[in-house]
Amino acid sequence: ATWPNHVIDELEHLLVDTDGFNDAGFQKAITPCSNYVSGSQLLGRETAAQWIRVAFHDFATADVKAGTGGVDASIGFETLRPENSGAAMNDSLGFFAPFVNAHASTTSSMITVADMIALSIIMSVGTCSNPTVAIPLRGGRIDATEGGSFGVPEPETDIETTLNQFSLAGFSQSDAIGLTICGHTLGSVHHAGFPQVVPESAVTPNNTGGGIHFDATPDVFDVDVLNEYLEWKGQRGGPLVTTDNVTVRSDLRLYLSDNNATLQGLAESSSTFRSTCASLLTRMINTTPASTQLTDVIDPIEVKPVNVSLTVGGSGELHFSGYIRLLSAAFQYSDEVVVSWTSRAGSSSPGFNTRATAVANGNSSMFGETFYHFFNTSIDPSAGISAFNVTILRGGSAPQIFSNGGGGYPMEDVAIFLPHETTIASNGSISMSAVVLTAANAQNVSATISAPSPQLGTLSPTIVQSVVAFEKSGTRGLYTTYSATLPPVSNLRQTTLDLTASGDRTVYRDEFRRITL
Ligand code: HEM
Repeated sequence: ATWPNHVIDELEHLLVDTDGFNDAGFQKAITPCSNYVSGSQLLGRETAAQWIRVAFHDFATADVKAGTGGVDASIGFETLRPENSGAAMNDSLGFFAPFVNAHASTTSSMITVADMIALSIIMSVGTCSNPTVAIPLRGGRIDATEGGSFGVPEPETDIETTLNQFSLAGFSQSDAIGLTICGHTLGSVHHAGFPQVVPESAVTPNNTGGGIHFDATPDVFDVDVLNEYLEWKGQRGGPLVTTDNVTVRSDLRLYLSDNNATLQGLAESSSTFRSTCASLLTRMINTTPASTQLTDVIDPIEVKPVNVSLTVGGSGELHFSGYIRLLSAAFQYSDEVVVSWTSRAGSSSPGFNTRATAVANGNSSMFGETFYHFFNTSIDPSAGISAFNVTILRGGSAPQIFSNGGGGYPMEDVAIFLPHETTIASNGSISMSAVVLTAANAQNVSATISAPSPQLGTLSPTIVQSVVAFEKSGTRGLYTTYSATLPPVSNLRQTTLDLTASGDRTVYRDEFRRITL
């Protein structure tokens, strides 16, 4: 994908930037894997395991022939159903909610909760396997606006009904067995939520939710659950195998439904277990309603512009600044980075370049280190900028030039939103500023605001869009300034704006800008 691709850039940020500078903050919830982010550590709950269970429950009611259900965040509307009992659903959706935003002027192109459900499983499985189980991330899932079908298998469900439900979702008997044991390598069954499976005696002062693990390593995504079951040692597969209440031995019924043949095959080696789990879980998160168009696989971006933007100062001076993020898989901290650009009219000059200096390190739990190179330079406003390239220099090697697939990384220098000038009044109302090149003769300057907003029946926000007109407020050198005010929003950090200025012949757009820094 060429830059900017807002869905991909945002999802990649959540996936890759997990510690240190520019940490997206998503993965911290499962660091370490035993962490519980939604309450007391004494409850015996584990966020990484909850995320996997949520994805399963969202997926489980898919009907692939009918093209309905699958990973579409309908689970948010279904949390009161007995089949979705337990804390995992609302804990997870409550954690995901502040990350939701829109990237463009259509709600189908937003970073959806359904994409986050997929992302969360990739992070859990990757991080808790240290990272030996890699599931590819694709975006583009669309959030449902209401609950879907019933039918998530429960501990009481008979084996025919369970296998039939998996089959509707496109999973054969051995797929169903494999997927379940892959899921049940993390976490626990809790007395709170499943008293019919786990007796009250499991509740202790350090385990107040009364969780009993599926295996001896509930915070490691590994083959232990399978070995303990087949060798009948340790947790012997966990409470859904061993509970005294025969009716709710759903894992045992499932595993025995082909006389353990699937599990014996999976136990061949830990790498067979890992690769089978990766493939089954990939199929699970990519099971979506027929109308969904998933993006290509989102790989970590080796050279990525981060917060690259233009601003116009009080006297009309044009500043160009931002970071170039490099990944340690391909680069070193000591590599030098040069940003060079072409003017508004498309001409280049040896003078149109600046050094980006390494200023900070981040870390990715799965993809190594990230190196941030910062640049901040002035550009002659009459010449302007239309695109930039990035050159990486290392002593003894030929320079590597990154030009965004050939056309350069585009910059909009005619219509520019100025988020650092946004102010919030005490009543929450928002004042915003933008500039438009006076020579563009803009007739109409307006912005589409995309604000994550609460919706009835689920903890997941939806994107509500509104259009606000910008009014002329003065001049700064070659630019005309514009301002607009907006009523309070519920999530300032994730409210974004697409600025449009209609000139004589062209419409200029500054898209997917957060309204405040
Ligand atoms: C017949 C199918 C299944 C049944 C009846 C079933 C049932 C259950 C039950 C009753 C719990 C306990 C939840 C709690 O106490 O909070 C649980 C936990 C869990 N399940 Fe399943 N499950 C099934 C299949 C799956 C599948 C296919 C996956 C994922 C691929 C999965 C992932 C998990 C995880 C990760 C946990 C631990 C959650 C935690 O620790 O909070 N399950 N399951």
